[in-house]
Amino acid sequence: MQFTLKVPATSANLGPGFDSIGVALNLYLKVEVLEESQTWIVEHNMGKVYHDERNLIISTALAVDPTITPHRVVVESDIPLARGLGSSSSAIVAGIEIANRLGKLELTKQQKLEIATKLEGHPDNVAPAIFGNLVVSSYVDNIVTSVVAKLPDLSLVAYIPEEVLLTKESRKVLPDMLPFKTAIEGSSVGNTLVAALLTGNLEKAGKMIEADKFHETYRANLVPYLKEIRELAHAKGIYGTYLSGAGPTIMTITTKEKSSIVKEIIEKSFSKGKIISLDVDIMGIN
Ligand SMILES: Nc1ncnc2c1ncn2[C@@H]1O[C@H](COP(=O)(O)OP(=O)(O)OP(=O)(O)O)[C@@H](O)[C@H]1O
Ligand SMILES: N[C@@H](CCO)C(=O)O
Repeated sequence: MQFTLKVPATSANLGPGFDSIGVALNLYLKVEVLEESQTWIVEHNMGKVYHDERNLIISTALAVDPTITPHRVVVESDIPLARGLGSSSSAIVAGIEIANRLGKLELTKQQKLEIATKLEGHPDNVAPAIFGNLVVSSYVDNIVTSVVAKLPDLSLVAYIPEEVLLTKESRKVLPDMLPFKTAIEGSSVGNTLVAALLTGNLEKAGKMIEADKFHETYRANLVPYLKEIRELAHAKGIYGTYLSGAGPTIMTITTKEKSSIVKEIIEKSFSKGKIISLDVDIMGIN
């Protein structure tokens, strides 16, 4: 059996939605599963990533169904590795789909979400990679509950630094406990963000995106450009800049009209790294 898969990049957290909220983006991981072979062969030009069954896509597929036969697989990806744009989630979601098709498992989307969340540890990237659009999820006592929602017409401007930041490293700086009052404030900010996004109030959404209490403060030293880009945007009256996933990418959610201003101000101050305007992917894996 031969087939092709396309999985979108994702941006998690949107400020206060730590480990819960994510949005699918129009950068893609493309995987072609070709002829059967003696062993798994993964052809790609992504640098330091395995070419055999240790590749995250294949190890995920084998974890889901160890009986599937080896194939030659060609991978192409626009999603930069370890930059906070959901590269590992895209690989995990692709691996689950490979097992689903080769093993004829007939998994439902909810089952795929449950497997992906267990493997990734949180649903914020894997859920939009599966469903597309904005997805708000909870993962409590091993139960994943997700709601998919359409976003108003908007644009996302990403500043992608040259250096990598592994999620594992970026989570090490987070506290084990939060004071009750801070947790209540953090959750109220997250609730208000979701209501603002769902009612199309981008102005309030932008303010709530920047009011996170859960992770950005602790990660500030790892990503000094978050504060810098936020201040540059504020000087133009633009709110809505956050740390994408575990970083180091900095994302600004803004209107289509204002996205070129955001791009310009970042370009003027940062000569290294990439600055790109992105749209929301509405399909998820297909
Ligand atoms: N297409 C892929 N094929 C194989 N392995 C991959 C692929 N994409 C990512 N990985 C693995 O995942 C690692 C990056 O995962 P990590 O969770 O640190 O970052 P991320 O998923 O890009 O960022 P974030 O979770 O913050 O959005 C890479 O170093 C690589 O080992
Ligand atoms: N919510 C996760 C996303 C990256 O996997 C984090 O910020 O660590």
